[in-house]
Amino acid sequence: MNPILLAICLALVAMALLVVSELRGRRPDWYWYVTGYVPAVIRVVATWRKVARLNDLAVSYGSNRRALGGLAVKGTPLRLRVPRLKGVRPLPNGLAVRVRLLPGQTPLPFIEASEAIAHAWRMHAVRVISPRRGIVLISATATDPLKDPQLPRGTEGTPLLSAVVGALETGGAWLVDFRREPHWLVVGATRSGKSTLLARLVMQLAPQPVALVGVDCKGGMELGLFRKRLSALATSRREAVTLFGALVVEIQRRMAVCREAAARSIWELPAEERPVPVVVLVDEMAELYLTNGSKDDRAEAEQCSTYLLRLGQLGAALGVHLVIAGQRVGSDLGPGVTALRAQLGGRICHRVNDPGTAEMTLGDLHKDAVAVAQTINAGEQGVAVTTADTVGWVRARSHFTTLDVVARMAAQYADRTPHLAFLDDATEAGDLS
Ligand SMILES: Nc1ncnc2c1ncn2[C@@H]1O[C@H](COP(=O)(O)OP(=O)(O)OP(=O)(O)O)[C@@H](O)[C@H]1O
Repeated sequence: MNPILLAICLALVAMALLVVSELRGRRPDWYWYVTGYVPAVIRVVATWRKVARLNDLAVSYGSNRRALGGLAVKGTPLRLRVPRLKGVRPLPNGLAVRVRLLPGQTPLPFIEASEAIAHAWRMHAVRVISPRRGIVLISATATDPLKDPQLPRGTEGTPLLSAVVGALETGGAWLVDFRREPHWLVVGATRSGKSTLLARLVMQLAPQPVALVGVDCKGGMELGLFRKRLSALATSRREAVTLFGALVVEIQRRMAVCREAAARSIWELPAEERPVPVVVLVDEMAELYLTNGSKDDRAEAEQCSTYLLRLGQLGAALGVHLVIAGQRVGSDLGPGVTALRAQLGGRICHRVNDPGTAEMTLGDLHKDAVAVAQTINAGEQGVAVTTADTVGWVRARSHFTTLDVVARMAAQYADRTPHLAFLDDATEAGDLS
């Protein structure tokens, strides 16, 4: 071979390798499209018939009974029909395949076969959903995107009352959007990543025209770090009762304003008349419910529970939003907890210590997500199962931001902290920090 041609070929190969290794580090999605996607599609198409047959995803419309020498014999039908793949499309870290179900089939066997499909296609995980009747969508991810999640591009400048808190397993941004889902329940064992998530929420909401209010009955040790950007902070249940009570009165005032203006929510009011949205962050809900058994203590907990429930029921349209975090959630905390949970449509379940908490957090909405939440291990801090609008639920990981950084950011936006006049009386009377 001509030595010049050889040198050019070698240089081209070296350049290609360099580009690929750069892509791997900087644009993992492109790296996947260039190196992994095509072989994966070939594997999917080549193995589909076998996978379908072995996992009872194929059907036969012939009888499985035959007459052999005058005897009726029952066996496995030979002519199996395999449901058709309706096209494969790339995802940033995997692929998605639509399958048209055959008459008589349901999505359940496909969901149960997820693990087998993941092995056959050599994928990290497979998720099966049914976006519409007669169709299942199989989404496969090639590697665990939550090992080292990168914040997706183009997530700067999120809309009002929404916060990018991390990355989804599907490669998209993990968005907590209070306009779409007004109230959230955040659960996780100790050191599972709850405070980091709350901090991330504060960080994202700090620049927005939103009042942040903290309830941290652990003496304000966690939320106190962001005090400069909080419009109020309650550090005991007594203070929380005062705060919630004032918010309930404010909600009633807002209701009257909306009624007067024939508006069904504050968002239908003219911008200049619209009251500021309030996001109430509660760290450790159990502190609000547990009592020492004394009459006064029980009455205080009941009052607190009633106010919270009212905020949950009425706050959504009136711009009062709840984020309730806790290590565990169960009906043993008090009868108000289950009723409150029904109001908290957004759910985030980190690693939990008891199956009951995972069930309580996700089970009423998505039974299949409970088992997934229980597989999160102690090394996966920040990983959670969260509710998501189009796919029901999804695994996600919060973006790790140190508390120092968030505290600095809270101080930087201190001048944007709205003054909540309806809390003045309580603050002046010393009932609120
Ligand atoms: N998204 C994340 N990515 C990587 N590491 C994380 C993430 N979130 C949390 N961690 C790690 O886990 C540690 C504990 O997190 P965090 O304090 O948020 O947990 P927690 O659930 O609030 O615990 P506690 O209930 O004890 O306050 C953090 O110091 C950090 O090292």
